[in-house]
Amino acid sequence: MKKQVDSFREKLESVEHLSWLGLFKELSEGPHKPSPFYHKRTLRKTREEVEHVREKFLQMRQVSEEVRQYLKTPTFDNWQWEDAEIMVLLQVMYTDLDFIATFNIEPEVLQHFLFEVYRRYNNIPFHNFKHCFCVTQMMYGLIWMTDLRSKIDSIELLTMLTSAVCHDLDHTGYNNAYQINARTELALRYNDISPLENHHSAVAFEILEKTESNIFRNLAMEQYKRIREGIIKCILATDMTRHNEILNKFKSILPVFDFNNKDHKDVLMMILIKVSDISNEARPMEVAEPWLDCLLQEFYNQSDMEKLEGLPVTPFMDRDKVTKPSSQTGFIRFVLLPLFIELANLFPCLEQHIVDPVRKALDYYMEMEKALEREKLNRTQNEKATKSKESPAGPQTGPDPQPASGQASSKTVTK
Ligand SMILES: Nc1nc2c(ncn2[C@@H]2O[C@@H]3COP(=O)(O)O[C@H]3[C@H]2O)c(=O)[nH]1
Ligand SMILES: [Zn+2]
Repeated sequence: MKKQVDSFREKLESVEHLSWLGLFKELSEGPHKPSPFYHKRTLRKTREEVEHVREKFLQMRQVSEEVRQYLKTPTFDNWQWEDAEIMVLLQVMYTDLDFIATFNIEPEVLQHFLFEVYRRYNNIPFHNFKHCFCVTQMMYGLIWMTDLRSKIDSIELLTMLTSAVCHDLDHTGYNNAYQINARTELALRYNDISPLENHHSAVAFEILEKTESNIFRNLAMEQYKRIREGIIKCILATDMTRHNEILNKFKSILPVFDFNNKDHKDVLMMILIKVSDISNEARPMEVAEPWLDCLLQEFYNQSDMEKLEGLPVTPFMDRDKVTKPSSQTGFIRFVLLPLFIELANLFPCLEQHIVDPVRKALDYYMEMEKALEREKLNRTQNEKATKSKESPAGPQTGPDPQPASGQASSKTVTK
């Protein structure tokens, strides 16, 4: 158990922002300053940065058959690949789903499109180009695992993959609540209605408006209309304030789900992008845990900014209230599992691929939570013991209060 606590401690300590927890490190004085990383000028990628990546991307060769197969699985490890390689992997997805041939997409246009997409994801901890890739890769995996190609048409598949690619374009690292409370340009433009998701979708179509990066340029007018409607619908569905609305709709059609019914397929597409968007915990722990560190870093930056600007502080982002395990146990229990289980009701094979790993992640974070509680309790008792030794009246003679966990208190007092 000691080993387990040490390993959790090591992980916690490795997250700079978690030193606030006060369990293992000294608290710094005064309010936390928001990271300079968040300065608006450093948010966007620099010209040098994108040019360097573009050159690398264009020089890259195709990937091996082994990687092509691995790319279809939810165990894929994004951390092994740099941005230029990720663009190649995205290209492989379009090729292996036969989109290039079916929709007559010129390779240079696809490259241009992917490069513009890469360029318009910002340098922020979580909602960045690697997140775009993970969401798209999970969507790609889901398409193969559920054999969706035999159930829905290619326009719908192209809509789903491209929605995933574009779903967080130009995210600035501050969520809708912040946008609305801070009355940002986006909130004003979109009248507080899903400002971010509306923006992501608008940026996607800005990229697609340019002929050289319009992967849909050889589509018939009717096909383009369908795809545009579908992408807007999918991207807007990623606003988590609509979570229950969409999940309840899906639950209500599940008993009579029909792959020939457009309304049913529309809801399924929204569910699939939602599942992909929040699927990190369905991945192997070595892949998922660094993502949680990134997410918390972005959360803490937002709550720091909210405190600094006197705005309402988003509770689940507050570094004074949230820890890694507390953030995950609730999210997995109340958001992830109920959503993933419903999708697995339609596609039972997903139980093994995405539901089981999420259950394991829940066990892992529950253990971490317990270990932290025990550690905190021991620490409090140690502090009390030290204080009583140091007090002029000498050590107190009364019994120590029993620890909640039932552990022997003498163990910590005598240490
Ligand atoms: N606590 C927690 N929240 C998550 C996780 N993955 C996604 N989310 C939240 O789910 C949201 C999905 O939409 P956003 O990308 O706006 O922001 C995301 C996060 O707020 C996770 O692993 N843990
Ligand atoms: Zn996302």
